[in-house]
Amino acid sequence: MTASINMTLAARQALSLMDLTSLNDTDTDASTESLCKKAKTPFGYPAAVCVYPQFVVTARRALTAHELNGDVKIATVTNFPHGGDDIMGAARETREAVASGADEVDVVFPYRALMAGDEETGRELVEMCHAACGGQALLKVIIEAGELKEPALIKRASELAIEAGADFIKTSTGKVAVNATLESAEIMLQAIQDSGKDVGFKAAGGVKTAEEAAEYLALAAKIMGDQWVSPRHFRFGASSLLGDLLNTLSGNPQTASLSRNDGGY
Ligand SMILES: O=C[C@H](O)COP(=O)(O)O
Repeated sequence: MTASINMTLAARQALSLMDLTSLNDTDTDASTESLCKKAKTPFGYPAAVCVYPQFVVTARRALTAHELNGDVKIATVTNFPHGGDDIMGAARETREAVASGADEVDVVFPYRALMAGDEETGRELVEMCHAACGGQALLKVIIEAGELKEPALIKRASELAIEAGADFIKTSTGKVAVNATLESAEIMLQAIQDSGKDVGFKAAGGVKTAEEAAEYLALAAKIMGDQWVSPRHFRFGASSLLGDLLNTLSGNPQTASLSRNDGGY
């Protein structure tokens, strides 16, 4: 009984911390409107929706139509998913995303450059994208931990992103073989703790169940404290988590474990 109550609490918290995401090549205005409609649930709403830059305006209109504008932020992605080393290209994309109304920009760190021993490209790219946000948007830096693989590289990418002005560090694009893991999350959360800076953490890619979400929440609370785990500091980037959270919250955890697609909501 206690476990099920805790899972309900975890599901409710995870919903409020979710960047409800759709980053598919097949996305359209209609699918973006449908995503924004799903953000209005009987149990509250996610922290943000996350869409490709060309759908930011559509998302703004749809969230307004559902009376969620302002409560649900709009996140988008740049330098995505490749994480190339074109500093000015990433900065330009970021500036355009903010100009189109994005509240938050998730930029991919040039992780291959770092793997090749180049720290400066990543540092400068993050600095330029931070400047491009102009104090109007939060910058989340995706370090692509599953490709970096080595704990030392995950730690170093986290440190560089934090030093260069990231508001959040984010595990993954969701587009590579290994995405969020508890192991990479622990390294990244510890880097935030060690930095002493007001930086958040986003677990993204492959988080599909309330049980998985609860494990990340427990880890973050263990390292950073319960109070820290709020939308300003913690997010889940997920395209397939909402259904399981809603099933858990509606008291059907047994169907929750069977639901791996949010299409019904
Ligand atoms: O940033 C969010 C990720 O792209 C979502 O990944 P996912 O589709 O595995 O949930």
